[in-house]
Amino acid sequence: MLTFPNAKINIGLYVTNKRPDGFHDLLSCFVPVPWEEALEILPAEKTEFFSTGIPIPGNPEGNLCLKAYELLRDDFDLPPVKIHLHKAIPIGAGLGGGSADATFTLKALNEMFSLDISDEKLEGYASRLGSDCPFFVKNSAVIAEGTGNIFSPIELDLSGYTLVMVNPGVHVSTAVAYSGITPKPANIDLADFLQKNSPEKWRGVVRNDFEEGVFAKFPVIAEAKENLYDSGAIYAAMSGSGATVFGLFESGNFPELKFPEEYEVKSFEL
Ligand SMILES: C[C@@](CO)(OP(=O)(O)O)[C@H](O)COP(=O)(O)OP(=O)(O)OC[C@H]1O[C@@H](n2ccc(N)nc2=O)[C@H](O)[C@@H]1O
Ligand SMILES: Nc1ncnc2c1ncn2[C@@H]1O[C@H](COP(=O)(O)OP(=O)(O)O)[C@@H](O)[C@H]1O
Repeated sequence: MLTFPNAKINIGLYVTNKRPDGFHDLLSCFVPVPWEEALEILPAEKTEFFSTGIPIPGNPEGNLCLKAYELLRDDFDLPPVKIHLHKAIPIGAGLGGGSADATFTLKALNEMFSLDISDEKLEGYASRLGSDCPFFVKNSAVIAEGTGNIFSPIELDLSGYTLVMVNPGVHVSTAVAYSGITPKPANIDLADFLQKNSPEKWRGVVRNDFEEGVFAKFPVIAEAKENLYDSGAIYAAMSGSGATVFGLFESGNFPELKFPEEYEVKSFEL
């Protein structure tokens, strides 16, 4: 089976509480975006994983795709499989690429072997693989709370905008980014605000709590965000714990963007 795990962005990200287990509660709007990679799973004699495309740090045995397979194999009678991931979403980029791979593996195995696992149960398995993983089960825009595992659907109409995503290539560790934060209650009803106000009203209001600490450590990320605003973005922000920044532009009013050659820049009509 061939599937195409996609990235996500966070529109607004408020780290509201540090929990006794060391993890943090957050409030964020998670939105799927069509920056995709390819994941193929086939029945095989022996279970193996290999990847092509962007090199993945760590050894293949630790890959989230294999972890997802092993998690289901503990509970179901799964035959061996060969997993090929063609990695195209930058890693450690605030785009949830590894998390999407894990969850798309769960979903593919569920379908291939008719395991009949409900979305709610899949979200439970996914949450054991990573905080961002449950979102990719339904993979539609939501307001997320808890550790990123409690969802309410949100109607977000971004048609007519172009989304530009810029990855400056620096790697931000999620754990380090969280450790630099002092949690505080969100000063916004994010769902209400995003649904009542178009992106023209978001600048200066819809915040990502990670930006302050991450920008101080990696000024190139702050510069990339400023560059998007200077180029006419209606709203720009960092996604997740970085390093990717995104900008929303009016589709008919799209300037020529100037970023260093080594930056990865993608744009999508929404
Ligand atoms: C910040 C967010 C926002 O969407 O995204 P990314 O920047 O990673 O894309 C997520 O909360 C990241 O989720 P994810 O990348 O899956 O994190 P995990 O692998 O579960 O955890 C990595 C580390 O981050 C910290 N962590 C993660 C999630 C959370 N709610 N509280 C935390 O404190 C913990 O120190 C944990 O050990
Ligand atoms: N399939 C995978 N793709 C990307 N990273 C993976 C994968 N499996 C395990 N990892 C590990 O997860 C970490 C990054 O996960 P990822 O979700 O891409 O980060 P982020 O959400 O911050 O962009 C890396 O340190 C990498 O070693």
